[in-house]
Amino acid sequence: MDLLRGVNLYLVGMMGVGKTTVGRILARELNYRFFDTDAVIAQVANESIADIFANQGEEAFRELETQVLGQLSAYTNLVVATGGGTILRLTNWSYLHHGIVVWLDVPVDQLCDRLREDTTRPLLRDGEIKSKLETLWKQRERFYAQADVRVSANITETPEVVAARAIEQIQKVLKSKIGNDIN
Ligand SMILES: Nc1ncnc2c1ncn2[C@@H]1O[C@H](COP(=O)(O)OP(=O)(O)O)[C@@H](O)[C@H]1O
Ligand SMILES: O=C(O)C1=C[C@@H](OP(=O)(O)O)[C@@H](O)[C@H](O)C1
Ligand SMILES: [Mg+2]
Repeated sequence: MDLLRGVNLYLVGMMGVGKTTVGRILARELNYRFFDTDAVIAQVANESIADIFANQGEEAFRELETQVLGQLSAYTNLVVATGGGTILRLTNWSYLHHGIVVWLDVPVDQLCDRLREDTTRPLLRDGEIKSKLETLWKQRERFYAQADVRVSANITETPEVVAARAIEQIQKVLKSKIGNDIN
């Protein structure tokens, strides 16, 4: 599919919405390469995300996240799954806006069920997952809303269904943007 003509796609959204899972499918559909910023960070740091948080702290992780995003955005034909907190830094938006930013939006209460047993996300460790996610959501919602395309999804939907909806929504937004530019 030649929908984006090489322009990168960046997936943003809360932890657990499916950025990594859906991103992989989208890359296949678009004939793009797939990168997950967390996976690249873990590779360059030679440490898991949880260990980076534990040993170097969140600020150091955010610094690596910005560096990796910056490096990836020098390429074209990529689907990039970002981490849930990427949208917090203004500098990161200067990279995200090189491409189309797609927000995967799943209700927070549904994410709790998905992430309850997860041990890989340091921000959800120790304590009540629901209140942690709700606090993050309150801080972040307005940043996710800056995306070019919003894709609402439900926990009962398969990643394939969500990916198909993402493509539909992207097509719609691109069409209306072209229309507006001509008029
Ligand atoms: N549509 C879906 N249906 C069922 N499980 C999903 C779906 N999307 C993601 N998952 C599962 O939920 C968890 C979080 O997904 P992930 O892609 O890692 O989210 P993110 O990258 O946004 O944090 C993973 O275990 C993944 O397999
Ligand atoms: O929301 C966040 O701040 C984070 C989300 C994680 O990525 P996912 O959104 O892919 O889980 C990972 O980057 C890190 O644990 C921090
Ligand atoms: Mg992920």
